[in-house]
Order: sequence, then C-alpha cells, then structure tokens
Amino acid sequence: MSATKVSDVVRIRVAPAGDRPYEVALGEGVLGELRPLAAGRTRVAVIHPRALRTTAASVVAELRGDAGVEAHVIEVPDGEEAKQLRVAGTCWDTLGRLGFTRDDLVIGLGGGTTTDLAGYVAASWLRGVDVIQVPTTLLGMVDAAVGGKTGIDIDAGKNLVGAFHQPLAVLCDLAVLGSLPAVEVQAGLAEVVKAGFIADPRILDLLEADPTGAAHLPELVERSIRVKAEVVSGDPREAGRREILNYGHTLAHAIEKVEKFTWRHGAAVSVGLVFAAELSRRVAGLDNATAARHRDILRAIGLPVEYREDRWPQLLDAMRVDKKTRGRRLRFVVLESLGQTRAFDGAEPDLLLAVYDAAVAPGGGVHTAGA
Ligand SMILES: NC(=O)c1ccc[n+]([C@@H]2O[C@H](COP(=O)([O-])OP(=O)(O)OC[C@H]3O[C@@H](n4cnc5c(N)ncnc54)[C@H](O)[C@@H]3O)[C@@H](O)[C@H]2O)c1
Ligand SMILES: O=C(O)C(=O)C[C@@H](O)[C@H](O)[C@H](O)COP(=O)(O)O
Ligand SMILES: [Zn+2]
Repeated sequence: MSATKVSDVVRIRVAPAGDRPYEVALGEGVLGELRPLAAGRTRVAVIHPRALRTTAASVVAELRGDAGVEAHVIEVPDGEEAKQLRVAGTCWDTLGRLGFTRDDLVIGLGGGTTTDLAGYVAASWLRGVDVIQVPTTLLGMVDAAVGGKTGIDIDAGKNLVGAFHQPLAVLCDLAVLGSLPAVEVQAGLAEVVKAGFIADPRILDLLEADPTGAAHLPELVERSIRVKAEVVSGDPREAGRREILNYGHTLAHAIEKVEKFTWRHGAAVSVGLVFAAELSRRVAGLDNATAARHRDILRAIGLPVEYREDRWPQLLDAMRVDKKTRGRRLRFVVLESLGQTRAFDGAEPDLLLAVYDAAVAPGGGVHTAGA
C-alpha cells in the first residue's frame, strides 16, 4: 500500500462543533497514510467486503510491519447485506475474541455500506472506539465516509439504528476507484448531483459537459466533499441545516425498503431527486428549467428516473418513518432555487401522490429497471 506515489493530495478539514476536527485526504496513493495514522495502537481491525479482500490483506500486512501492532481483517458481505444486525453482531463477537480495548482502532475499508457498518461497530463497541474510514467507492468518498452518520438497516426501514460517530480521519485514494464497476460510479454520481443542486452548481456544469464524470472526477469528488464538510461542521447532529444532505432521500429510502434493499442507494436517490424537484416546483417556487434539469442530468448519467406506479401505498407508509418526520407530519427538503433549500412541513398525501404521478410514474405503471 505504500508503493504508490502520493502526489497532489487535497486536505479538507471537517470541524464538527463539539467534536474533534479531522481531515479528509484526497489523492492518488493516500492509502499509504494509514500506517502512520495507526502507529502506536495495540490492535487494529480492518472491516472490509469480499471485493476488497486483496487490498485488506495488503493493508494488514503493512500495519503488521510496525512492532506491536496486531492487525486483523473482518470480512463482511458486499453491498447492503453488510448493514444487517447479524453482521454487526459478528463484528462485535470478533472484537470480543480479539480483546479489543478502548484505545484500539477500527478501519472501515470499502463502499458506503462498509463504512456505515464499521462506523456503527466502532460507535457501539465499548460505547465508542476510534474509526478511520477508507472509502473505496465514489459514493463512499463523496458522501458516506464523511460526517459521522453510521448505522444499519432493519426490516422497518433504512438506517433506522445507528449513531453519530465522527471518524479520526478519512482517506480517499482515487487509485482504488480503478476497479469500480461503471454502474457503481453512476450510483455515486447521484450524490454528486445532489451536492450540486443543494450547494455547488458548478458540479452540474461539469456533469453536463461529461455525464460519465470521468473528465472531471477529482474536481467532482473534491467539490462534493467540501459541500459535505461545510454542512457537517456546522450541524454534525442534524439539528437543522444538515437535513439538506437528505434532499431526495425521503422517497429514495422508501424505494430501498420496498425493494427489500436490493436497489443501489444511488439509484434510489436518483428517483428521489426527480420527485423532490417536482415537489419543489409545486411548493417552493422552483423554476421549471431547474426542476427539469434534475431529470436531464440524472438520465444522461444513466441513472433511473422512474419508479413503478403500483407501489405508491407502500412508499407512503415507508416515508412515514423517515427521520425528518415529526409526529404525523411528513417533512421534505425542497429547493427554492439552485443552492437554496428549505424544509417543507406537513405535506398532504394527495399532493405527494400528484407529484409522484407527474414526475416519477409518468408512464402509468410502467416499471423501469433501475437497480
Ligand atoms: N453515512 C452516510 O452519510 C451515508 C451517505 C450516503 C450513503 N450512505 C450509505 O452508503 C451505502 C451505499 O454505498 P455504496 O454505493 O458505496 O455501496 P456499497 O458499499 O454496497 O459498494 C458497492 C459495491 O462495490 C463493491 N466495491 C467497493 N469498493 C470497490 C472497489 N474499489 N472496486 C470494486 N468493487 C468495489 C462493494 O463491495 C459493493 O459490492 C448505502 O447503504 C447508503 O445508505 C451513507
Ligand atoms: O450525511 C447526511 O446527513 C445525509 O443525509 C447523507 C445521505 O446521503 C445519506 O444517505 C444518509 O445516510 C442518510 O441518512 P438518514 O439519516 O436519512 O438515514
Ligand atoms: Zn445518500
């Protein structure tokens, strides 16, 4: 892991109020920074999915090079299957067997599902041990690994059990994206598009110029991380402004639940963004062109922009347990104009159905494959 040359590393500071600040390091070869960061720990556990088995083995070999560091791998399933209670349970059992103490270190090496799980395992083990996040998907780098939201899914819904637990550091090594399938890059771009609409419209120009993201990838990643770092620093526990990062997610999480977590998060967010744009047009004065721009960019990237009409009752039910809901009032993040968001409170089911029919199920029951 130290063989790759480290060059042009961008360092973005996250300073969550009331918590210790940390850095997100972004560049080719930053995985090599793991060893100095882990030096001095007695035990390190690298939680990783099967797809990262080889990388995890080389990380562990490198860490073992330091006298006194006991480094171990904990392999978890690929994809959303990792975010299950039984998988967290297996991780806790392993930490118990290893005799993990409060000054030992967890490393989350993988996509957003792995970093969400590893973060939650670290947050809950002995009521909190350090975690370093090493995202290996685009989505993990631009969103999931930054900001300290950790958690798992349960049958009742997405991310319903979890904790805020900020990492010690985040290492985004662009070299690892070389093995990422195109469909996973597309999924990550959904969160990049979200960051563009809520805070940094330059992102949208870059994606319109090249919807694959390839031509401007380092800039897109950096801009998205800067959006997240700024928001999380001001409101780490989602007391208010952090909710903007949930733009498009109320419907997205409902789709994920209805699909029994077989859809990619980014694919569901894409449909959710189209829904949120139409809701914004109707209740927040968003202009027609900006609303239509959501669908155009997401479609150009190759992401789904429609979902089946016949699932509306289940979707509405699922949205009721969204974390933004207060009492019986469904709440959404809406866009007034590019980069200008607000909360929309007390949405009536009739309005939501009209928005859904107009924006997301335009073909009248036509099912579009998306996951
Ligand atoms: N905590 C947060 O703030 C936050 C933000 C956004 C999303 N999320 C969560 O992130 C999850 C989605 O993350 P994701 O899109 O990264 O999915 P993922 O973690 O499932 O990764 C996608 C797939 O790519 C594989 N993979 C990972 N890195 C690879 C690499 N370098 N090369 C080849 N294959 C690789 C994984 O094993 C998996 O099969 C969702 O559970 C979502 O809820 C959390
Ligand atoms: O970091 C945040 O805050 C977000 O909302 C980012 C989202 O992209 C992410 O999917 C998050 O996990 C959603 O959180 P939840 O609180 O709605 O479960
Ligand atoms: Zn998300």
